[in-house]
Amino acid sequence: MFGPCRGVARDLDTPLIVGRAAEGGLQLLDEKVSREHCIIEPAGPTGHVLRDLGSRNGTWLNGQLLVETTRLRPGDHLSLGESVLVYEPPFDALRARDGESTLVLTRSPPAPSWNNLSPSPDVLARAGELAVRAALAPSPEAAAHLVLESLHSALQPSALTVLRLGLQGSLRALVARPLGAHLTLSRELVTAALRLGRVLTMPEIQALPEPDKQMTRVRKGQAHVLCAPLYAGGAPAGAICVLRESPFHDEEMALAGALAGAAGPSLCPAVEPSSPDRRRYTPPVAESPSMREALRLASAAAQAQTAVLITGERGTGKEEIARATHCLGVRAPGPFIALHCGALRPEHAEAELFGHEKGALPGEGARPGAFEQADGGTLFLDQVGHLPAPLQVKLLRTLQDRMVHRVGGRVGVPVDVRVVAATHRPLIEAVRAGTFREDLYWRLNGMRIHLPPLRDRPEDVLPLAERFLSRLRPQMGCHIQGFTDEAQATLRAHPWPGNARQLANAIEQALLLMPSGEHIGPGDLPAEVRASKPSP
Ligand SMILES: Nc1ncnc2c1ncn2[C@@H]1O[C@H](COP(=O)(O)OP(=O)(O)OP(=O)(O)O)[C@@H](O)[C@H]1O
Repeated sequence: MFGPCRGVARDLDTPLIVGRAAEGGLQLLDEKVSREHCIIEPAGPTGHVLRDLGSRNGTWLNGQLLVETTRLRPGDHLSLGESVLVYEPPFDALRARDGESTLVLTRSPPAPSWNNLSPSPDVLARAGELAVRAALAPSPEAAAHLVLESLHSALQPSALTVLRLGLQGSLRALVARPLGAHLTLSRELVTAALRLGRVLTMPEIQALPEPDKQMTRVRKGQAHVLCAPLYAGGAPAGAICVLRESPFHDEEMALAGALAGAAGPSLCPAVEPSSPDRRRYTPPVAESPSMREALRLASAAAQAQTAVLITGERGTGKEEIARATHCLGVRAPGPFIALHCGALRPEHAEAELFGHEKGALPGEGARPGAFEQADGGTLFLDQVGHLPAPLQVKLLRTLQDRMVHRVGGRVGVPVDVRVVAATHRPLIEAVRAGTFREDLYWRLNGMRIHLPPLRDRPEDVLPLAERFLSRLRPQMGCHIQGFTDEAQATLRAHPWPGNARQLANAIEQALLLMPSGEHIGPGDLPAEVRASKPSP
């Protein structure tokens, strides 16, 4: 749930009444909610229906007033008064709002956990033997062929492919059978398997809407998909994906998991343990408890696919935290694209975000937008509250469909992007004022990270000043060692209304104007900073 009861989750094994007086159900103490507002009832083995109970203000499903009993679909959101309830699947490990992977898995019963699948001695022997043969193979492709042969004879699939995670976060087929087999798999399935470290299967997947024969069959539940994660050097490296008409049994899943586990390092030896981004990455300064908590949330968010909303005054380090959610997670090998929505020229904003086809803009060829550039990685939408209304609609649609529609384009381009948005103004006020769409707000607000102003986290001031000094030293070719005690006291005494950005500027100015010496003294700092007298 979001809103006043944020984080509350309820199982839906029995009918659940939602209302202001629904003591045995889900009670929402909100004047806009009727005493018994609506009911969610089980329907069939895994589904549920939603019914309004004659509420005064109505039940809103995905922004539409509910007029009749309606079957819920994963990801549906119900708005009642101040609260938004998101209908999610009974799939524990993904319950933490792991993006749309939850959508994928809802309609199937929970997949058996790899941990519950004890491979038989025979399976273990086969895996051990394969591990040795794969390790001796002359190339990853040759090793992949050995795995493919083994699994092909054991599972009799209609298609099988070994996917390798590329540096850009993309998945590429290392080998496939039949040759050129094109399994348009949900990226979320692979991500979920890699994150959970277990084999996942599903009878039905939310495939990309491509006119692909294999996928059409899968979508209708006439085929089944198995995905076994591959790791190399302790890092996610790819997946083995198998398509078959009949469901997979536990033993087969155990076999696929054991073979993938045994052969992973030989299949993907070239996967770098750290991406270029990660190698260059320096975590933000976080000495204060509040900044440490923000970083903790960022690294938790980095492991999930859920959208992240970062709030805080200007210059508090929102982009630093956005970068952390990218660099500390599975998307680190992919691109990090930052777009400042406040700086978009209105006439180009749509093309900047979604790209454009040739001829759509006068005199310009085709160009991918920020979404496509961020494929496989993270798109950081800074000052998201400035996004013009028509683009809010298009952004919402893109996030829902995972397809980008370029300006002037006829077909959608599939994208796999995690959006991290930031705002320095409370976005909910923009929602109340009607300038920001509520549905988009909830969509972006998957995980919230708030950064307090620098004046409320004095522990960060000196470490930040040191960080800026060491960043600027090589650029400015100077040899300043640090700050005098008096300068440190002055820095600590200043309230920094412009937050870390103002501090960075102050250090830069000091370096520019310093005549000589090894330490920055109080006299080298800008006048407004000097004016804050340290307490004796
Ligand atoms: N915790 C931190 N560690 C290291 N550098 C930081 C930290 N916080 C902020 N900075 C630096 O301060 C400057 C401003 O930070 P940043 O751009 O992330 O702020 P912001 O909140 O995104 O600002 P805006 O709201 O104006 O977009 C940048 O140079 C950034 O690298």
